[in-house]
Amino acid sequence: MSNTPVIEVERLNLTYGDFHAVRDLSFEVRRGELYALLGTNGAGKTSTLETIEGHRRPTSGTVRVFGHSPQDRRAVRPRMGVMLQESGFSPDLTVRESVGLVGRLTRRTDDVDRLLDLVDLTDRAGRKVSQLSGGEKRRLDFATAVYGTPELIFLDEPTTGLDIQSRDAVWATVDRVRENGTTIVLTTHYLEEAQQRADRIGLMHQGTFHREGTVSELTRTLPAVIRFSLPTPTPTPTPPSPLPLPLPAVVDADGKVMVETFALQEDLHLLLGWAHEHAVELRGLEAGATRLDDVFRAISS
Ligand SMILES: Nc1ncnc2c1ncn2[C@@H]1O[C@H](COP(=O)(O)OP(=O)(O)OP(=O)(O)O)[C@@H](O)[C@H]1O
Repeated sequence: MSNTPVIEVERLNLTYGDFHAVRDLSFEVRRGELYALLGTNGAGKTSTLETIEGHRRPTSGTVRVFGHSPQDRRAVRPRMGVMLQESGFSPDLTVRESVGLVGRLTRRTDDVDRLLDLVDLTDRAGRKVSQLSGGEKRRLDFATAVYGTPELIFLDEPTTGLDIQSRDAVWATVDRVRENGTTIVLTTHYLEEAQQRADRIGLMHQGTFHREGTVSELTRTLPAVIRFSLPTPTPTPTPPSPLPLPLPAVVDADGKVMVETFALQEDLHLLLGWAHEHAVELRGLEAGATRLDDVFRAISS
């Protein structure tokens, strides 16, 4: 049934010896969603993904993929594509041979030339994997995940180590793949990528969700921020005392003044009026809604 979640995780626990890496984690991923699993280092993202992918058994709790246990490889594997953090390609195979091998391993069918074109590796088809650049290898990894247009694709840090052009190229391909209704589960440390593209985000910290929701749900609970620098007064025999700001503010480690507010427009108006009246330049003025980076900082502080 199309309303059945593609992934259902219920009270998942994972332990490594005495160490409790994932605690009572529950979430669902719906059909066609791009779900980003983000978190601090060691939060338990990879352990969770490995369990959903069927590489690890839960210590307790249940995981269902397309309504099946991920251990049921025949039912689940042909329907999912996985891009791991590190590829397992043989360095001596050519790019074309490597892509072809994926078809045999996943039992999906596709046109190798179509895929090479999709990931912009057509002119590298005859090269050995060992001769590819880092970005080209990552695109080859990506080709293996999208081979046969599976219904569910896991992208584990797909753009790590890529330059901006290659990152854009990967995301353009993800967008194209999503047009078919493919469900994507993403992990990344580039928060802005998740912020721009994820339908929903699970924010993990120490084995469990710190928060889960859409980007706006996650950022809504935190104040917006106004940042600027004040010009340093030129030294004079009796330095003028600094003008009091019209709003409560703190100075961050870089010397920038930071105002946190739940009334961004009004407070910005007040601040600009004050600056105009006192002829003060607000250098590098920035104002905006809280970013995911700020949500992350709030978790770890
Ligand atoms: N095989 C293992 N044996 C023991 N501890 C492990 C094992 N694998 C992971 N851990 C520990 O479990 C915790 C979660 O690890 P995991 O790799 O799932 O986190 P992560 O969120 O993917 O981290 P990162 O963002 O740093 O890649 C970490 O503290 C890690 O040291």
